[in-house]
Amino acid sequence: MSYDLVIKNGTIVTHDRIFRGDIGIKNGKIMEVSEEILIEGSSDNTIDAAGHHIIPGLIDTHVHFNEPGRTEWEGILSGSKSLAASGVTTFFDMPLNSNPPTVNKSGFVAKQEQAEEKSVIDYRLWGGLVPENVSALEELVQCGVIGFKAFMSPSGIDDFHHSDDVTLFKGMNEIARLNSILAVHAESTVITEQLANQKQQEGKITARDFCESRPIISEMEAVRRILSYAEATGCKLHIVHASSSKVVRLVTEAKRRGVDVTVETCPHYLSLTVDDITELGPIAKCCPPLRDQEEVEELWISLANGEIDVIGSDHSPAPPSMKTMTDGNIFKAWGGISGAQSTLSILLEEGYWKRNIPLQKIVEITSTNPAKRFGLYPSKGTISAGADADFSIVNLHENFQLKKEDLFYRHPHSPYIGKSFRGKNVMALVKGTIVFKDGEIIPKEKVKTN
Ligand SMILES: NC(=O)N[C@H]1NC(=O)NC1=O
Ligand SMILES: [Zn+2]
Ligand SMILES: [Zn+2]
Repeated sequence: MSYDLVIKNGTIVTHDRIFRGDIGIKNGKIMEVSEEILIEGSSDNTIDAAGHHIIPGLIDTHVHFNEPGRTEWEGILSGSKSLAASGVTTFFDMPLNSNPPTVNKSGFVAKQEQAEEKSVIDYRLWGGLVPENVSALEELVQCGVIGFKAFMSPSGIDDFHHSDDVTLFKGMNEIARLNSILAVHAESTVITEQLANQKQQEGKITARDFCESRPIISEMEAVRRILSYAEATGCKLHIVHASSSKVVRLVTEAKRRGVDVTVETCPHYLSLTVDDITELGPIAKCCPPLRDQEEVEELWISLANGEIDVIGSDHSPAPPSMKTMTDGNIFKAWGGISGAQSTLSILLEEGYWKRNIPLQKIVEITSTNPAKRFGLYPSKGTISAGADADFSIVNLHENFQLKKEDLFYRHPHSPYIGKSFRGKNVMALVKGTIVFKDGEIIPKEKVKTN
């Protein structure tokens, strides 16, 4: 059999296997994975991956690219380039921070047009659940949303309202009927608003004050409440950005009771602490906030135990003017970390190298589980015949220090600038096409393998 492309001599990693092999690709799909593929004639292009690991392209389930409407904050082109550069081959864009938000068909179509034109990788779109749109959920499912996203506390964006309990309950009944899934930002409005007001009235406006104003108990309260709605409605539930293993444990217990629920955490909760936001300021501000080192270590234990299903970057960028300190008050800065380009680096440096997290586990939480949870498996999330030819080719031994110039973001700020990492995505392929190689994005029209 003749292929469009053969990747030879690499170490292939899936969620359950690690082995040396060749991969034959035709029409964007994996046709064959075997010990050795003999090249017939000269028509086969080859990539020699000797010394490198080939993993299923990462699926970033949680990004805010802000286009259309707030493209000056990021954009689908710059955002998707940053993902390609780091081995992510599919992203799910959140329904908010873009304007119009993705809360009805016209909002969906407006974003899809931009994404079709501009994304350098594969993508899907989240729909939103807001108090105003329960009747539009069905048309969004028909549009092909990957699921719905709701906030239990204010989102920071005026055009995307958070859901009160009645909206959540009604919405979840509807989403269950539509056999879709609800992803939830779970923090308690009551607790976070009261504490934030109190802190600021008392003039307590440091990074630590901000973190203390959104305590773990506020996440736990919201998670318990939304789990009870999931139990009552039968709605599939996904908790995004759990900042603590205490939150993860609530999900584990619910799974044991038979609730159809999964949980995501983000690279920043696995690598940064309150000390980092104290030092870096608003660049490291996010909601829920960073926790202490003990929590970081506990979260790694939860991850190693298989209690964390998915890693999403929650890339939520904003212009530098919104990520600086105003009046010495960190409460006023934008909450959101630019991290889309660093997920794999953090998991390799902090997980694989420092904490012995197996590569298969990293593949599972960055690709296989997201694909399974959101209905893309086995087209995505694995390396086997029939799947999309989406890969990250990784050099585990390449050391680098992240520089501002390396970032593809519209606004190249990141809490990880200056940090050293071991392990790098050296090439990314989407449906058999190289999209990133040797530090550069390959423009669509110039794709060649050799
Ligand atoms: N609107 C928005 O992107 N909010 C995100 N930022 C953040 O730090 N947490 C979020 O939910
Ligand atoms: Zn959120
Ligand atoms: Zn988010």
